[in-house]
Amino acid sequence: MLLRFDHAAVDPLWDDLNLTLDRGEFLAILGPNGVGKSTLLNTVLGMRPLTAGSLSVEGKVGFIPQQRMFPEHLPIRARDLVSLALEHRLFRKPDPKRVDALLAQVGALGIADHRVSTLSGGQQQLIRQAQALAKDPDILLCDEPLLSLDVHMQQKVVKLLHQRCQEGTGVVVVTHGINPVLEYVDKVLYITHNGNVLGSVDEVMNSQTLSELYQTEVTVTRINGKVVVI
Ligand SMILES: Nc1ncnc2c1ncn2[C@@H]1O[C@H](COP(=O)(O)OP(=O)(O)OP(=O)(O)O)[C@@H](O)[C@H]1O
Repeated sequence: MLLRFDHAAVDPLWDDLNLTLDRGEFLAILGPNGVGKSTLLNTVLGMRPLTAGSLSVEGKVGFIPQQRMFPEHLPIRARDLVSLALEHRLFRKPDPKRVDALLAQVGALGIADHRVSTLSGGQQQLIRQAQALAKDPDILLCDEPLLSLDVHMQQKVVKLLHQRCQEGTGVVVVTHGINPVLEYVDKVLYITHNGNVLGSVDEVMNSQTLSELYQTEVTVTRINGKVVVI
């Protein structure tokens, strides 16, 4: 077991959260703005304490933060940032081939020598992904990893996350849209100001469950296999 929340709470955001994550599992976390999804990731990172209950974390944690631009005048190339994320030994820099492999994995080899501050928001997001993968994490936390990415790049990133799952990593994705990850999600945690529900996509993303969570009538339907919430 990589992660375990037992009756966990961060007052006043959410409480009575019960959740486990095993190796190779893909968890999507959904919910309205400001409900505390990023805060939940921060508890795993040890940056935010629980106010009740318990949390155990096993293994190395990688983190892809919600998009934030790198400082405007940062005089560092993309490949240097990824290299810095790899393990350094005295007088021995990380193998450049390893850096290239990480950049290639996220589709960013072509921008390896660009200064990060000159990259677009989406390109900077790819560099953050390569940094997160550098530590070969057991748990990969992703906060809106598809933001600012075009459809092609979104698909590439989702496939990469799925591949990590198949290799045994537990993947946690905070997202406002379930559809890009629908195919690969094992379970969904839906948090609202009225409580939270954990289950399979079908158990959570249905009219009855979301209506109860939002305490108002919500219709969930499928169009061409995609989940549409009205
Ligand atoms: N460092 C902080 N100090 C105080 N309050 C914070 C801090 N970070 C977040 N908050 C507040 O905690 C609440 C939850 O924020 P959080 O970012 O976890 O929500 P979220 O569900 O991820 O939202 P979104 O979907 O908009 O990204 C918000 O009301 C936010 O203003």
